[in-house]
Amino acid sequence: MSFSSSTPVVSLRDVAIYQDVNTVLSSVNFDIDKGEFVYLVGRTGSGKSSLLKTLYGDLPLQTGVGHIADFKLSKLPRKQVPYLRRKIGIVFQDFQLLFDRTVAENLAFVLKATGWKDKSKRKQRITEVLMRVGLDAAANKLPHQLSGGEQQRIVVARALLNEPVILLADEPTGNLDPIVADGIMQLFNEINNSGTAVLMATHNYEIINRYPHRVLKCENGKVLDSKVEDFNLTTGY
Ligand SMILES: Nc1ncnc2c1ncn2[C@@H]1O[C@H](COP(=O)(O)OP(=O)(O)OP(=O)(O)O)[C@@H](O)[C@H]1O
Repeated sequence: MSFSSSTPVVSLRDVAIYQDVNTVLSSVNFDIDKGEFVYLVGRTGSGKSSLLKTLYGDLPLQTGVGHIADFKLSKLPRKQVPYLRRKIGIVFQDFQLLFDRTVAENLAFVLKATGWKDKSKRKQRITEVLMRVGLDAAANKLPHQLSGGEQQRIVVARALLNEPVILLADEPTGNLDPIVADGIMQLFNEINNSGTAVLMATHNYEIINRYPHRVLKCENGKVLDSKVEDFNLTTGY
């Protein structure tokens, strides 16, 4: 099946991104197609998180034109943000699991907040996403009874609850040992192979070399795109 003729999942045209009065990135232009896997790299402070935050409606888009999952990012009303977030899965340090609730309760919390009223449907969906990440036995555990890698899998399961068209992930392998990180990458690749686009910020070049995909690089206030130009991945590190 070819996705080339369909609307991209993400589209940014002449976008600038600010933090306070500072311009973090300018002249940002790229699309992400349905089912694409894209890495986002760049030095600390180069703007990766700011770019991802713009895409999930946490930083308002003030300059340029942006779309994600059929939502227009400029002048996006605050009350639209929860609807936008149902269409995208977020794997971010800022979105931790609730540590006083079981895994199933964590997932049910999100489903209830996103309009799933039927308890048996919620239960079924929770079982499905836990199977998907290989942790169906963990439903009744508390997060602290799981390893760091297992907790990250639950975060990924939570991001999948509403069948997002794209997963946005900020350093999802950050605090994990190499073998566990590799397992998380395999999970991301499986999710991607079933049609979900992925935009993943990472500092881990071993992972990029092992699982090569298109790369966007934040550098000197711009976003370079491996699809458009050759650049040395490791320059500046
Ligand atoms: N909440 C904020 N308020 C003001 N400035 C911020 C805020 N968050 C980030 N910045 C600044 O914006 C710039 C880009 O930061 P950002 O977090 O997007 O970079 P990053 O590439 O994600 O870095 P890292 O790899 O460390 O996560 C930096 O100069 C940072 O200091």
